[in-house]
Amino acid sequence: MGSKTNAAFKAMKKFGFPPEKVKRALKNLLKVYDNNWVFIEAENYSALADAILEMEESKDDDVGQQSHPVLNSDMGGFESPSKRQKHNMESSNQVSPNPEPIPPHPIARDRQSDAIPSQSNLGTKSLHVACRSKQLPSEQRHNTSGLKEPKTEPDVNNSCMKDVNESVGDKSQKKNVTGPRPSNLVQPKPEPFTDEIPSFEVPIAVVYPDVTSSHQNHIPCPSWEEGISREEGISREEGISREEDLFVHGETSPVGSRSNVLGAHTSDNVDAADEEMAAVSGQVFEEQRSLELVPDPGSSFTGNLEIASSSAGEVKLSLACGSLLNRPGFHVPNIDEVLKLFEEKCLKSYRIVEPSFSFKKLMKEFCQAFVELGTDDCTNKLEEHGDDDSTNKPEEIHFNVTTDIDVLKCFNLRNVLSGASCLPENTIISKSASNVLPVPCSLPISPSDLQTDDNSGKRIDIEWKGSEDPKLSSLDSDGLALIRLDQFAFDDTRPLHDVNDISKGEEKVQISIVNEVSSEECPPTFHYIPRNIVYQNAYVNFSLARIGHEDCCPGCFGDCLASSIPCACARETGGEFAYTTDGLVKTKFLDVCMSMNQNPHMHRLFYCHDCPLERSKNDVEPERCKGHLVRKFIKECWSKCGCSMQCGNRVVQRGITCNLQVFLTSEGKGWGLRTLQDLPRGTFVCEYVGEILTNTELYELNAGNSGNEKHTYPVLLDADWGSEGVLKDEEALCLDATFYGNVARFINHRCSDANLIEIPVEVETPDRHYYHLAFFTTSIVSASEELTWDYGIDFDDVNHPVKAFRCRCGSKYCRDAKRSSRAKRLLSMSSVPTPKSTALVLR
Ligand SMILES: C[S@@+](CC[C@H](N)C(=O)[O-])C[C@H]1O[C@@H](n2cnc3c(N)ncnc32)[C@H](O)[C@@H]1O
Repeated sequence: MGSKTNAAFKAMKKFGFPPEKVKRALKNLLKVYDNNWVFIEAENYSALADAILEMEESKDDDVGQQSHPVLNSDMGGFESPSKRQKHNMESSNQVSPNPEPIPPHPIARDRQSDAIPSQSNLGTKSLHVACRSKQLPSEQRHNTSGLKEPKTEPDVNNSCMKDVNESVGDKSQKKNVTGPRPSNLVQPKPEPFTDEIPSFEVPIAVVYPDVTSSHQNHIPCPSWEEGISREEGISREEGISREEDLFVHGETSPVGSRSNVLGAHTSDNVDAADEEMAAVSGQVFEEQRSLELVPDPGSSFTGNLEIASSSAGEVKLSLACGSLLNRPGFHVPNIDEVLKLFEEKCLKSYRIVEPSFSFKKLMKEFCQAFVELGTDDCTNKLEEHGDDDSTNKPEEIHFNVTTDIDVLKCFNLRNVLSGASCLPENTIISKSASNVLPVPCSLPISPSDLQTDDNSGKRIDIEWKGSEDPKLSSLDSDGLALIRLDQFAFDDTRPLHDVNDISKGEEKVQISIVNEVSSEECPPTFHYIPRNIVYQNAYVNFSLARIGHEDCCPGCFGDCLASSIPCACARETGGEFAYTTDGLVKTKFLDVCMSMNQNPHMHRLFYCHDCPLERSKNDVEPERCKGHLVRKFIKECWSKCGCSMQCGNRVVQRGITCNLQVFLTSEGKGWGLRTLQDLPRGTFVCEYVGEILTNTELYELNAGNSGNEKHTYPVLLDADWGSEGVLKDEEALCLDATFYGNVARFINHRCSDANLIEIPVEVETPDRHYYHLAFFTTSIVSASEELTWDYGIDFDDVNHPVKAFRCRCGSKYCRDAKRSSRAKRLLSMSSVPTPKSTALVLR
């Protein structure tokens, strides 16, 4: 490999130019300059940079539509392409909260300053995101932070006042919500290209493993979900966003282009350089894609799990025990047993259908299982061997999970690349997270497949070959498992977020989503569901037989509110319906509900003898019940009633009718929900919809998620716990919208003076351990105002198992802002109950 070529690639890499482009430009320049490197190297390779930029500008550029990063004016360096979107957005005609100047072109700036930015400022690790536009970054002003219209949508103009629904031809059955739009709403502009879809072109939150396109096309938004940007370590989101990094495929793969590496056309210098460049570009590519989890510096034992793939269809998983082998009492365990233990652990820990599956996390679990079984001390085994007891907890072994392709190079890569391997045409290996899931669990690995590299004495290579499994075929290359593409079912359950309608047509109105603040934030992945769904064990019985005559109005007709005598369904609310004929919650009713929230201690509290909440936390020695507010319910007419669906006593069950929008807040609260129309006091906005979990399930799931997963706020359904005696576990329920939920999962917290209040609503069953939780406005809310509710968090409750977030609600009554360190100390000692706490803080 020529050092000049290498240096040129390195120099360009600093600017974030993709190796393929560097290669092409370099090839051209070598031709133009007759292989005279002096011109190419001059001014820090500015000729080369120019050539790449020219290629980008050229209409004939068929290298791919990959853009280069732009200068970060704040940092004096380069920022990732996703950040560029911010500039694009901010430079659009839309109002931007924090307008920033459009940065100069990187090369132009370099020329002015005559200096290449320092390495530390360069976004060399930034992901290269394909961009449809071939404009220079500073000219790309129409994108809106990765939020895209589906390609199938008809033309939408860029007017911020344009109604969301107008752009959606196939949703004409939806209510045409035409409430006023705030002037700073960004309506994402449709893009001209349709075929080659860069990551920002697909609807947001879509990362399909595109096995037919080049790798640039499936790099998603780097900060896929809040967990990545806000939390350290492996987050559940990482499995979605970063697993793509494991995918190395196609012509653009560093080692993937056979003609590049092993092409016979080496007759001239350029082609010789070509080969070198391919190798170099491979290195550059690897470095950009390598994912390394930095081992805990405090850990004395480390190991490595290396995962890599080549476009020729190989994946290598190599588990190196490292210093682990020096650990007293450690031996290499039987791999069959490791797999069994690992599978058991997976079954316990993972909810297979959830969209947040992380392959890397799974691999870490595998490593952990390996260590557990390889450790002689039986107190170091997994859960059933005393995991709960902290004194018996196994020592954490930190495995470095990396996608360094060196591991592949060590094993017959040359053979593979030379075509010596018998790879089937349509063989792929590396896939996105959920697709990878079954592989390590089902591969038949026998102890004989376990080889130790005697040179190092520490590396263990797990070979998967000669499989009987029809999904697998053997390869004339060590240590690789092959899965034929046509035999591997892709998991299409990954959620899509349509910017025009995050509900995907599930609601009567469309709910758009916009990001006017930062292109780095992608909305969380979750499945939109318009109605609550039982997760597993919750006991929810909707049976007509359960509804007695006193709980319905079979004799009614039409609109119950029109009748002079309120029907049986009004009995719950004192013989008076809770709704006005305009469909608003009556003032009196609302006032009482608000008073309960604001002064819970002035209202009736129920203290369980055997609190299911405390029981789920600690079954052996549950703490005393902290008290549950006995709340007022609204009871709506339902199927056993004689009235029509238009009955005034059926508000919540008719679903969302307001014009809502999900948006990225500028105060650092993440995504939020706002109204696009003025709302009178008492308006039903939406229900809190999620999975119905038992509290035990919730705590178990949380205990098993290693603390990195970020739950939205699960809501306890305890409004009527007092009336049912001792609740069984399956009757003590909560709603969790983390993985499955509706738009309410975006409603942020506001202390005390929130403009929404949650009210329990009985619809399908008189069993009050399950009910609907509906949000109504507590005051007049103007169009474009954020909708908030008081989660009931006690920010002083330092004993709470989960730490509350730092509140940025901005309310003058903010409990978090008000607390003094003195009060904190006092309250932590007295553990004051917080009966209003319907939301369980589970961060
Ligand atoms: C139910 S979610 C609300 C939607 C969330 N903002 C998002 O982006 O998905 C609750 C989370 O939002 C954030 N959040 C909500 N209210 C907040 C507030 N007042 N201040 C700061 N963060 C808040 C916290 O991270 C909290 O864990």
